Amino acid sequence: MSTATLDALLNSYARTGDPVREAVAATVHQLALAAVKVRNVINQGALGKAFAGTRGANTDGDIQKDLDVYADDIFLDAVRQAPVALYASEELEQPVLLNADAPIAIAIDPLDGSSNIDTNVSIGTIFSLLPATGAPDKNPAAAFFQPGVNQLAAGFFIYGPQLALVLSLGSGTHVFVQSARLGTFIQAYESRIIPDRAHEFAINAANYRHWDEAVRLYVDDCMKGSEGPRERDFNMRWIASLVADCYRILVRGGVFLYPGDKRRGYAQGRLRLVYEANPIAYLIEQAGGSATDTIGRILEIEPQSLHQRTPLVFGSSREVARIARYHTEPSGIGERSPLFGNRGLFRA
Ligand SMILES: O=P(O)(O)OC[C@H]1O[C@](O)(COP(=O)(O)O)[C@@H](O)[C@@H]1O
Ligand SMILES: [Mg+2]
Ligand SMILES: [Mg+2]
Repeated sequence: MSTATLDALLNSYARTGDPVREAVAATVHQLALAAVKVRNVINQGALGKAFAGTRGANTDGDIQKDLDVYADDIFLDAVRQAPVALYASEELEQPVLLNADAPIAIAIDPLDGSSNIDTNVSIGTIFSLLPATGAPDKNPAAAFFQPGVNQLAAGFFIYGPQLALVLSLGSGTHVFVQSARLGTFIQAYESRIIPDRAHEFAINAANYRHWDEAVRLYVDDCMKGSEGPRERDFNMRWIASLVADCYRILVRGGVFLYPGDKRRGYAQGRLRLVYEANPIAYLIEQAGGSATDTIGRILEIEPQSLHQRTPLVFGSSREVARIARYHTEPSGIGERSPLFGNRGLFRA
């Protein structure tokens, strides 16, 4: 029996002879080689001083760790070997022009979940492949101002107990695990389908006092469990690695929220549209789930700048739609019985 591998999927995808598909397949192949290099460095015990060390701040003011910068260098080197016109990264203010005639632009979060590096919790790399529209040599950033529906492919690597790749080439969301024995990525699951009902929610509850009323009401109602308007119990998770929270939702359902809040600089939440929310939304939709900025579809947002943030809600479709109604119907009308009022469990 033949084993389903990443290379087999890429070959079958590129078989049409379409040069853009060939470019996508070649790029994903190079990214997979780069991810193995990053994983090997992590495994060499670089988690302590050297790689959790800090450098300065990136474009968004986040502290850059050595591993953020190292991963960025590795992935930039990798895509130099692929037909890629432009490379935009969380770690670089402006995109890098590579081969102006190539058909692909890549946006990447080279190291997602940086705050977890020194705690040995799963971290990852998120990428989005777009058509290299416009004139890459004259206005490099313009190619990244396309809505996420235009993505040709998207995915993430997760450096966890296993090195896994979650990938969509526009037809389903596939999960591969790297096999050291076989030296390649092997299919771990058939294309994922997220259950449309959620039993688990993920949010950083420490920000409760900063949220707006709709988010508080939603979380309050989940917390009340079987004694509240939802009439069933919920579990809660927050890994603080978008890739790890997304992987869990792809495997067993649930919902993730990083809403905007009242902290300075957090009106649009924390996550970046072009290289975090868009690729995650693409993977989630391809797995039958939904992704919004609490109300509107993430993939339809026209980016205005490379590093812009967006509130992000994704996961099981019914739950994502319910969260939108908490925002559009005052006090979550229609979702809540008057019996339960507005007094939240988190409130004194
Ligand atoms: O620490 P917080 O505010 O809970 O934020 C956690 C979120 O921030 C992120 O770490 C942001 O990504 P980076 O590590 O790439 O900056 C996400 O992976 C995660 O979901
Ligand atoms: Mg990130
Ligand atoms: Mg990052």
